[in-house]
Parts: sequence; C-alpha cells; structure tokens
Amino acid sequence: MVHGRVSRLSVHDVRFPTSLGGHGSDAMHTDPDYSAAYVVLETDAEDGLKGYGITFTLGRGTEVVVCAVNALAPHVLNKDLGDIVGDFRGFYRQLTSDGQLRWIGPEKGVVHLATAAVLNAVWDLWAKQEGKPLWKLLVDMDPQTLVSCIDFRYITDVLTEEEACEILRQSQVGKKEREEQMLAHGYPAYTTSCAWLGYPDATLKQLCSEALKDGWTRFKVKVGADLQDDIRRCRLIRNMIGPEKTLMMDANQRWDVPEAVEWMTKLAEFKPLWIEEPTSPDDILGHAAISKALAPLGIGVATGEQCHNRVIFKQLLQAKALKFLQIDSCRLGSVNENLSVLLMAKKFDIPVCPHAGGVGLCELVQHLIIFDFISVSASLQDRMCEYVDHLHEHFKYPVLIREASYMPPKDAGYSTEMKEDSVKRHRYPDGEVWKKLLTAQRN
Ligand SMILES: C[C@H](O)[C@@H](O)[C@@H](O)[C@H](O)C(=O)O
Ligand SMILES: [Mg+2]
Repeated sequence: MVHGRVSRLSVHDVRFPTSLGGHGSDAMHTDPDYSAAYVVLETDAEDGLKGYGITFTLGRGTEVVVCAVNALAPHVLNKDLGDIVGDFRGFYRQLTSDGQLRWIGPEKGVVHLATAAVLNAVWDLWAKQEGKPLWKLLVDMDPQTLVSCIDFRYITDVLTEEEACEILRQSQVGKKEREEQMLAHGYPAYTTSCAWLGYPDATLKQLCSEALKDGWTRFKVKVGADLQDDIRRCRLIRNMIGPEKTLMMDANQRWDVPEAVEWMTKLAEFKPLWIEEPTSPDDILGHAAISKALAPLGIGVATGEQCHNRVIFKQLLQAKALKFLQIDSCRLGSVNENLSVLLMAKKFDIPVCPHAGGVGLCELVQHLIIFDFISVSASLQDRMCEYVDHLHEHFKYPVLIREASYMPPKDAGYSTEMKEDSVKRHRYPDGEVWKKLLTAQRN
C-alpha cells in the first residue's frame, strides 16, 4: 500500500557528451548531448524507497528544465503519497494549473517537461511500493482507477471518461493471454542506432550489418538536410537490408509542407513505411496535407516526439494528419497524460509506435507500450517501439532486448533509476567527465 510523506525532492543536471561521436544527430539537432533532468523523491517512510524520474533534454536545455522542476517542488513537498495517487487527476491538475507557472506553458515546453520528470518519479515510487514493474501496476489496475489518473479537460469532445472506461472494459477480454505473450516474446522493436545523420557511410554500413546479424528487421534513417546525401544513404541502407525489411525515415521537422511532399516523392523509391516529423510539430493541418499527398505513394506520416500535449494529439487524430502515433514518456505529462493519448489512439484506430532512445526513453516507454498491448490496443498490427542502443549501461534496470523485441521488465518501478556513480560522473558541470571536457576545451 502507498504510504509516506514526500520529505525531499532533488534534481540533477545529468549530461552525456554524445555529440562528440555524432550519436543522436539529425537534420535539426546536429550536436545533441543526450541529457536528463533527473529527479529523486524521498519520503519519511521506513522502507527507504525513493522515486526516480527523468525527462529527456539536450545539453544546455537541461539547466532550464532543472529550474522549472525546482519551481514545481512546493506542490510535491510534504504531500502524502497516498493522497497524491488517491486523487491523481487532481494532483496532475495542481501541477499543470499553477496560477503563475502555467503562464509559461500551459502544458507545454519547459514546465511540461518538468511536470513529466516529477510525475515520472511519483509513478516510479508508487510502482516500487507496490512491488511491481510499472506496466504490471497499470495492467492490474481496474478501469475506473486508471481513468481517475487522467485529466479529461480539453478532450471530452472526442473521449469522455465513460468512453475511456468502456474501451478498457472491452479490452479485458484476452488480457491474461496477451500478458503471457509479452512475457514469452516481448514487444517488437525497430532500431535507429545505425543511421544518425552525422555518421559517415562506413559507420552506417558497419552498424547496419551488425544489426542485421543481431536479427533486426526494421530500421530508421535520418534524412532532411541534403537530398543527394539522403538518396545515397537510403540507397545504401535499402540495398543492405533488402526489399522485404522495413525502412522508416525521420526529418526532425526540417521542411515546409510543399518541400516535404517534393522531397519524399524523390525518396519514395526506397519504400519508406513512414516519414517522421516532416514539418513543424505544431502544424496539424500541414501534417494532414502531407499525409494526404503521400498516401498514394504508400508513405505514412508519423509524429509525436515533440507534440506538446493531449490536445495536439487529439487534433492530429481528428484531422487525419498521422498514420502512426508516437507517444513520448517524457514530453507529455507522464503516464497520466500518455494514458489519455493511448485511449484516443485506440478510439481512432491509429497504431501507437512510441518514440524512444535519448537517455532513458527506452527504459520508460517500454512500460507504456506493453501496457497498451495488454490492456488497450490488444493488437500488434503495424506497431513497433523504437530502440536506440545508447547509454543503457547507466541505468540500474536497463532494457532487455531479445530477438529485436523489448522483454517486459521484471523489477519493481518505472526503470528510471540511474546508477549512482553514473550520475556523479556526468553531473554538469562538476562531474568528472565534464570537468575533464571543459578543461580540455579551455586549453
Ligand atoms: C535528437 C534526437 O536524437 C532525435 O534525433 C531523436 O529523438 C529522433 O527524432 C528519434 O526519432 O529517435
Ligand atoms: Mg524522431
């Protein structure tokens, strides 16, 4: 049973110098240092359990998010954990409706990333106290309790609380079998690790042949900066993987709407399943226009890693603007808001293919998508979860991939906890890794 009063919230600026190797680079983020605002919640309970929460950021952005987490801290400190999760909708609203902080949101940008970090820590602690991995905590919850975690404000025109409950009730059929299926075979994944934009062709080739040997069958390639480069890289990767395996492309918001259509028409010969983030993440009608134009070429539009909140997802669905919906465990308001998006996607019959990678995103989002399969979508049709092979060694409970699938985590919690030593070494700017790098830069 949940217990304890939150006695301390600390937040750390943890950064990894991934940009040095071009890892994570794309057409818009050419020098990403994968980073996290890392929240630790302590309580006065005797079990000594702590809740760990992260939100994914890039380098210098981290200190701004850390500031926002500190600004939200008074909403959490001295609160009883039982009261928080007993009225989770109310608590979500309290965090997102702070009369002064919401002015710099609302429910978007830095404050929302900070909300995610704090709430992810609360969910981790709750799952730990229940002795279950987060996906199992969700799977075992009755529909009424699950929907009581969701703030339905702004989405009742497409999904009411009653409808959400009904979807969950209907998906009770076959739940046990689906849980067994997940435990035996895991959730299908695709890899983005081979083809970051900053990788030279030789690296791309080497990583691609290793991934093929490891049994990967679905690959994502970064595009969008230079058409001739894209044609060369896509040809290279398509030739290596052959005509049957799946290829996805990701432009990370680089294009205007007509440009996206033109560019993708030129890349259509490489048979991409989807083009991800072809244009601004805020341009709902732009995505709809691109979707419509590319449908005859058999190319779907995927988006979501930078969708602010459930409202944008609602409109993307209403406008038929996407064919694949990409939730993100750290950009939306944690599990609470992601639940509402999973349920809306189910209602619109759009497959969810989560965004992962970064630092910790794979660790977190696997819980949500495994829950989605068992308790909401009940389908693997056109679905897969992103996987990126970076930085897992810094986590206490790293993801386990078997035969290109995520195996359900067994440890209690949300898999958010990082190794103490990793945090210490990568804290910015005083961790040993950064002290060395910063000194070298100065000299
Ligand atoms: C900066 C990051 O690596 C992004 O390029 C990455 O999240 C990407 O969009 C993805 O889909 O994995
Ligand atoms: Mg992407």
